[in-house]
Amino acid sequence: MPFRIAEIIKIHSESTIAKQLQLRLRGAVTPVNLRGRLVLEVMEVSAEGLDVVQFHLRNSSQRIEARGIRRRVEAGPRATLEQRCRLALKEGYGSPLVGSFPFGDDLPDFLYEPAFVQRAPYHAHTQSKAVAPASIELSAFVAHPTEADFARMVEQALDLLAQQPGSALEKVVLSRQLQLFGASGLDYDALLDSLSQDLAATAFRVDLSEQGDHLLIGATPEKLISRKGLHVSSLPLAGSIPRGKTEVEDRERAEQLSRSEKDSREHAMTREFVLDTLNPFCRELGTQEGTILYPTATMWHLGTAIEGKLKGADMPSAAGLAAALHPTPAVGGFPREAARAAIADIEPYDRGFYAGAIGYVDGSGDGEWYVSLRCAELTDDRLTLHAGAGIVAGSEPDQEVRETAAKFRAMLRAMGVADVTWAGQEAAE
Ligand SMILES: C=C(O[C@@H]1C=C(C(=O)O)C=C[C@H]1O)C(=O)O
Repeated sequence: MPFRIAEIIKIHSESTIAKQLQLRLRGAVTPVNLRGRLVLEVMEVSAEGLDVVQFHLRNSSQRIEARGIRRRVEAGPRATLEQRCRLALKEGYGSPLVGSFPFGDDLPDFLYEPAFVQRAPYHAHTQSKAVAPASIELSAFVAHPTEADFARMVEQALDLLAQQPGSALEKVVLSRQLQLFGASGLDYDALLDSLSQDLAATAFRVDLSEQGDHLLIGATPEKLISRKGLHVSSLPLAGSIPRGKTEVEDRERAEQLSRSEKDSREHAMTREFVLDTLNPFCRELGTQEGTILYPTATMWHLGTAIEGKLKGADMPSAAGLAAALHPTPAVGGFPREAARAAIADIEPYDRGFYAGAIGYVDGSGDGEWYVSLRCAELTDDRLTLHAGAGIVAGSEPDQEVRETAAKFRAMLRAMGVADVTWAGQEAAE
């Protein structure tokens, strides 16, 4: 069997070998239709390499899966993302590039051309019912920083905002973590299935190393940018409140959010920033519906659907636009540099890939990038869950503790840990 997995560009198939596979082989006639026995051999060969590195995006409209690495994109900082992607696409084999970039602009990203890419419409009802990947006690999680310390961090941010009225700093997003040790053996496929149940979010799993000891998994409600031809769209979210437990309470919460002057100010900074950043690239740009209430399974958000038409095909690709937008005030703050400096001063850790982005870009510049939120990063055997909240003048420390506690619940519920008693829960209710 002469075919090595590195030579397979695309396979359109579910795992059953009864189905005919369509393979495009480098240097061979394409596509090649293979009969049962040969297919079996290819599947056996492929099983090894294709299990190693995974990339999944799933939402109400589609499902993208990539496996194996055909070629890495040279890692680098955000400023060169577009250029490195263009080069990799030019020298590549025709597949889109997939991967993730971290929050910090100078930290290396992880992007590659996969060996195998499959895209299909996503039908949630065909998914098996969510299975909790393991039974984990909430007491196994270590809060870093503690809730009391996070409240103090918010006060520190409020002091900074007060010292610099109206100019240097108007908003800063602060985050905190829950860490779980001994997490390398969790069933991350089951966790992804479980996360995929929230159709208001895009569930993702992105492996960040070839050794299988580093991955990012979550379900984000926030689309940073998508590009298809000349059409671009973005769904910035900012301004949040936890969902209520009863229908009445839920509706009250939504109304409270839509009336909140503080949240609408917080949201406006993000919306205007996204419009201003996209404007130079677009000949048409706007928001059709204005600001809306956007519900996920655990949170209400203020959101604005932004749509635009690029000036031409030579405008930046989806990856270039993502790099230009990142970090929006939804995850950084405003103005950008002052917010970045405040985060570096106040947060006691580096955010890693949390609040960066995951996505893909293809040779025509089309692609989609989502903000890496409501997620966890596995590093060796430590799983770190992250949640953040925007702080503006008028924010209240206790409320920000509650908001971040509620944002953890997207991951905790999917892990089968929700609805247990824990220190943050009283505050979260
Ligand atoms: C920072 C997070 O979420 C972001 C912050 C929001 C806010 O402050 O209201 C809302 C949505 C997200 O843009 C997070 O989930 O960790």
